[in-house]
Amino acid sequence: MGAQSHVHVSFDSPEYTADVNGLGTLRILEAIRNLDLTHKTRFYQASTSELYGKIQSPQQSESTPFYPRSPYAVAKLFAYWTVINYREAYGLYGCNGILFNHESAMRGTSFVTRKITYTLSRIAYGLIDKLYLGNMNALRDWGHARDYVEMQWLMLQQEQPEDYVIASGERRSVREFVEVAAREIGFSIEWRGQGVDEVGLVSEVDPEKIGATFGKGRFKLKPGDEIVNIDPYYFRPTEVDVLWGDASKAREKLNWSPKTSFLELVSEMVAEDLEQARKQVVVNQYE
Ligand SMILES: C[C@H]1O[C@H](OP(=O)(O)OP(=O)(O)OC[C@H]2O[C@@H](n3cnc4c(=O)[nH]c(N)nc43)[C@H](O)[C@@H]2O)[C@@H](O)[C@@H](O)C1=O
Repeated sequence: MGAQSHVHVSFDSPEYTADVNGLGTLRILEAIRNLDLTHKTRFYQASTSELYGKIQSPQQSESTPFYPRSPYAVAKLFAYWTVINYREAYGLYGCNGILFNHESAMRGTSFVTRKITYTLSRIAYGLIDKLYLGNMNALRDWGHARDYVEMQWLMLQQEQPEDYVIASGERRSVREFVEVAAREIGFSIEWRGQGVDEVGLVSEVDPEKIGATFGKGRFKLKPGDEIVNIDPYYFRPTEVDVLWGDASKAREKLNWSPKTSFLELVSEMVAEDLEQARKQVVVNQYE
């Protein structure tokens, strides 16, 4: 499952991304074949909802046509078809798990969900001033990585290898993710302006929640503080505006459904990042 997994980075390093994500998959499959391990191996390919890119159907399932929109997605398309080819040509047990965005507190901070929970937590403790984002209108189908790993394991336990979509079936905007994360910390956000001039301001603070989470004087925000700005640096040359998965096949064939709700996911990520920010404040006192 090793890859160059950042879509934006793939525009800056397309050749590296194609080498690792596309040819990397082929190299592993060739190693399996050359070592005569084809019939002893079960191979999982970390495929992706990015294959749907410029979506050809409002909700995407295993039968939705692909339209990749980044070097990352094009490389992943090569890997997807290579697995199918090895399955058909050599009888390899290989599966493509077409995973929609899956997140957790372990997500890198350059991906939007963790960037939001990490940065807002630090803003609340006064460690950082602002959260800079790109396209806040993008819609994603976000689930918890823990649930998706269970499904990866499940698809490798079946008699026949098949490809599966893994998704929550819910779609939310980046803007909504910011709002929910802020509420989890204890304040609400009001949006003003449009396009690159849009800003997010603290509108209300929930004293009960703040009191329970932060020590006296440690919560640094007040209504009117401007904490979210747009930075066009984060726009992509070609954006995937919306992804929304249909995991009916996984539900029907493997009896799988996600256990963690969107709110639980955000809440878990915020709790982890608030704790990290709190520790950072303590460390800073002794520096
Ligand atoms: C399934 C798929 O999931 C992931 O790919 P991704 O969807 O590109 O994930 P992301 O968190 O980088 O962006 C999500 C959306 O959020 C928008 N967005 C706005 N502002 C910022 C921003 O400031 N940073 C980032 N990173 N994105 C931003 C951005 O433009 C995009 O529309 C990878 O795991 C990938 O490996 C994979 O396979």
